[in-house]
Amino acid sequence: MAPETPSSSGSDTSIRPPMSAEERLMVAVRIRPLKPDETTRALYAVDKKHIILEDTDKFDVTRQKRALDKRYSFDVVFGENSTQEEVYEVTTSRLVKDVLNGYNATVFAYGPTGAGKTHTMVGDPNQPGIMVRALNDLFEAVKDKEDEYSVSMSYLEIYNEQIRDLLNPQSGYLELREDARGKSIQVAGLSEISTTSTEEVMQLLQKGNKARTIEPTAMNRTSSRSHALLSVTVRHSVPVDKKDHLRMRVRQGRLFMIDLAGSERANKTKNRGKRLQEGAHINRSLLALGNCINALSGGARYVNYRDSKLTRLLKEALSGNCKTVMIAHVSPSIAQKDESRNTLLYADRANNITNKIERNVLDVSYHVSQYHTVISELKDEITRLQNKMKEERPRSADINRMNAEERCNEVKKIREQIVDTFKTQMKLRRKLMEIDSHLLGLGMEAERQHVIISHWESKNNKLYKNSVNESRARTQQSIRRKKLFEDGFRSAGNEQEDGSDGEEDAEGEAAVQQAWAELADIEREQQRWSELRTHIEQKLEVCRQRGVALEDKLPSLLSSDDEREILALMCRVHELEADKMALQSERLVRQHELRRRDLVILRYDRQRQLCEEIITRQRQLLEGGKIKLPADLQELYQMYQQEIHAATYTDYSVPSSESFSPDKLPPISKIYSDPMFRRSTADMSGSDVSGPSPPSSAESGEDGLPNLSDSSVDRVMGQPVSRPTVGTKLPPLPPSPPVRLKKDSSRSDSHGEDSH
Ligand SMILES: Nc1ncnc2c1ncn2[C@@H]1O[C@H](COP(=O)(O)OP(=O)(O)OP(=O)(O)O)[C@@H](O)[C@H]1O
Repeated sequence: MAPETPSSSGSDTSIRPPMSAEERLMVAVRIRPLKPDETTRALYAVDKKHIILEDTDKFDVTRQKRALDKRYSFDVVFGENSTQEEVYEVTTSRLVKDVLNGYNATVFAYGPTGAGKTHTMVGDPNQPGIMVRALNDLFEAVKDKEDEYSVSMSYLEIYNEQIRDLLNPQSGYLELREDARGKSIQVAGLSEISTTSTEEVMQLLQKGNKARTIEPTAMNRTSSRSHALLSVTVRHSVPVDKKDHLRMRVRQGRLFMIDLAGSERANKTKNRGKRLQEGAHINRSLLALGNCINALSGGARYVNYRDSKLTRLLKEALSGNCKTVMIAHVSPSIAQKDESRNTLLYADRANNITNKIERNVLDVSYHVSQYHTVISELKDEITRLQNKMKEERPRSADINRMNAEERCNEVKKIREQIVDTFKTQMKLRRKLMEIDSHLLGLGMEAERQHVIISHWESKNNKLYKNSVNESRARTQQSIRRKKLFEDGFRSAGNEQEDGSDGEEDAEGEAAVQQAWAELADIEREQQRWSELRTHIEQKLEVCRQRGVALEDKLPSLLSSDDEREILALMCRVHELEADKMALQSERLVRQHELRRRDLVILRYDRQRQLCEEIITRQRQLLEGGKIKLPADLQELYQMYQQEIHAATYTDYSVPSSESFSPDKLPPISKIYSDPMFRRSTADMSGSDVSGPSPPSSAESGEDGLPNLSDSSVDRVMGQPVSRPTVGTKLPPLPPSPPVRLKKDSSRSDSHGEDSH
């Protein structure tokens, strides 16, 4: 995806030139109300930005109490009476708008156990939290724009360092995978559910929350024992320009909403056994997160995200292309003073973290065949409408009762309805084109993975078939067998002498395993997009039927002339759309042709360059006298020598010491750098030689050969022979010596003696 300018938080939909901007992580702190059993407070909000943590060591008379109170400032502080709505509006509602505009955003709740994280993120039916509100706003924004937007969501938890799919808890533990460049992290096999229905998404969220691991502890009756990550992805397709609806720009934004498990102290939670083990895992991953925050806030060049799955998943949110909001939670109670201090300390450090924000934009160009499909559909429609125009359909008696104005209004109304239906049809068609383009890309990606797998299998003497399941099972089987064999081999005391083969095998194995995993993901994506395609196709059909039903209503409302007028208008609209499509597809074909021509020229130049190199090297071998030449080749070589000598003979500026020896010809590049050649070439164009000149001998390599690393083919090759410029005049040829095919050993070929 290409980057674009970061937007303001508005609903900007214009397309701007690519650039990125730094944005500081926003830190908010929420103080939960005191519980009935908590009587003394140690922390309070001073105003909307400041918190004071009191020094409550009242028994230490030697210290000045007030002087040791600690004051913290943050982007925003929510006091104990803050409402769910207020927290959402200030922290997350702007992120929702950004996600709709193609940015990535994350909001995560951080803090000790019982401090109110789940209350903020999930809430309850009476006081819905951020997740519910954000989903609600997102779906409200895309309502009735299904042809422009597609939304999908996933929900997972990290429990004891294991990832579980909260939307499909039966699927077992899932693996985290990084792409080859370590840039994007994905959870293999995580269900990604596409929907545009708010009700459905709320049900999914409830289902996910129920599946979450929650247990009572001494600190919190409903303590979340896992980190929960809800992700919503929004794809928005916008035409590249208003007149060209067939090249779409797709903006993809992703919103992560994370309810972290709370840090805890074993002695306070009184956890034993399983709870204690959970606590250890929670603390370890939070410690890893704390380390990342420390490193990032200190501007460290290397940040270790690999210590926990949580930090690996949060990498993008903390340091990548993501607008991030951290909501730290604290209790005002004196009993939680230490936990509050630690939380405020981390929140304070996180305040220094900045991210580089870019809008994710993908250009989707359609293929010629896709245009043809739509054009042929439009043509079918035109034929259908034309046939309808010829039909004489019985009129209703009501028509005669209408006066001119009523009829005019009726015609206008129906015309608008039909045109609207047609516009929706066109949008759905474009959506189908986009889906097909995406499926095509996925197909190519799948092919790439098949190539990796087939390569591995052929290397391991397996016959590769495209039957995926069979082949996948076989790969797993052979890897297992190989492992067993190697283990047996090692235990028998036969350690491999040279580890390099083993390393190579392990790398190959990892690559093929990775390829299978990628393929599984791609297949799932293909499945998802194919389902979406079917859904859109069904919608298109419903829309078509709606159009036909409107047309069928015409005879009961309009006279034949009025009906014909509307049908004729529809024909015209279809024709115009078909013409537009035809023009666009032609433009696409022309673009393809130009690109292909450039490619052919490039290839031709490269071949010529290689030929030239081969000839030069062969000539060096001949001149070295190490190879015995067949007589006819020897003669050809001599003819060539004579040609070169004759061509250079007229240039008196070449000092005799530089004269070419009869047995040694200058490298081709030298010939072209020769002043005479250059002068002649200048003559050819009638002025200075424009464009790159061939390399001089100084530009040649040590071996006298042209430096082929030079990317300009013409520089290496001299002027192209087969692409003369229009109106080229050939340089005057010097008189050439008579061609003698038989070698005359008595003849001196030094060019000084060689007469014209
Ligand atoms: N701002 C608030 N207003 C009202 N009640 C709150 C608020 N914050 C928290 N609570 C209540 O405090 C209790 C603990 O809150 P919650 O479960 O959200 O804490 P938590 O930080 O998620 O804890 P854990 O990390 O153990 O899951 C709950 O009963 C919750 O309803």
